[in-house]
Amino acid sequence: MGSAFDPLVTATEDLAAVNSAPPLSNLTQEELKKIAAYKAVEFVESGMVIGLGTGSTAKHAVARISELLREGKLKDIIGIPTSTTTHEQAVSLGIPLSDLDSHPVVDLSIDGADEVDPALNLVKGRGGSLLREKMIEGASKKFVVIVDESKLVKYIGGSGLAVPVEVVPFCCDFTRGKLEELFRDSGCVAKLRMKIGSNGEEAAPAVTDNRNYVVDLYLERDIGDLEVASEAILRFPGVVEHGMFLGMATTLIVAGKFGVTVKDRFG
Ligand SMILES: O=C(CO)[C@H](O)[C@H](O)COP(=O)(O)O
Repeated sequence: MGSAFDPLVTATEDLAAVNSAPPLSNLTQEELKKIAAYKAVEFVESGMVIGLGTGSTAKHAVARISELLREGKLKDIIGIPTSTTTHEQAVSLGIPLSDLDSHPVVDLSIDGADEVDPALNLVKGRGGSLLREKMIEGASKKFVVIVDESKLVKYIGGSGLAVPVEVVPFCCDFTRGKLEELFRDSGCVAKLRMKIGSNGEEAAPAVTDNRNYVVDLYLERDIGDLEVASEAILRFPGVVEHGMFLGMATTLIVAGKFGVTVKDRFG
């Protein structure tokens, strides 16, 4: 951790002091992600079963948990990784792991998000791990979402980036077309996510940890009632799950140039 970074983490150590933390205007986006992640790990207590998120923000939380385990400040933690990537990171850091079959109730999950709306609804899955994330975070008593301020949007889809949908490979273009048609009024363009080859060109469909594909929905306008949209997406037989996480986050931690804020859904 760089020297300009340490005092800010210290400054956010007391939850009560969070909203009066100093401005973070000189920090990079990566440093802001780390601050949000470290803040979230303050919610972790010894003996907990922890959902370990996926992505460039969540990886800081996983690293911090392992650091506290090594220092003896946390004990008896069991991690439930939300992707093979996080599984590999956690194994390399020596965090004891399990799964939902053995631990169906998760005390707390910590994960990043691609978009967060004012009601704490999320878009997740631009990293492709949305299904396992939704299973594990949906089984969690608490779900703490960690983002830098660039992820805050007025409405779901509002970043102009994709709302991902995991689909079965079988006739995926049929499902892609159905999804595009469903949100035609919102100016939807639905694209099958492709892997980029070493020559920089699209090589083959990107494959999730569950051996499925991802259709990315690019929306020009608000899709309206999110619960209605969710039900409509899930009604297509070729759809496995979508990346809208509605009503799931219990706490949001945002690191931005004006400091760190902690927002509780029920607070
Ligand atoms: O949903 C996810 C992966 O499926 C990630 O949490 C999301 O994409 C945010 O990632 P990052 O912290 O790298 O911006």
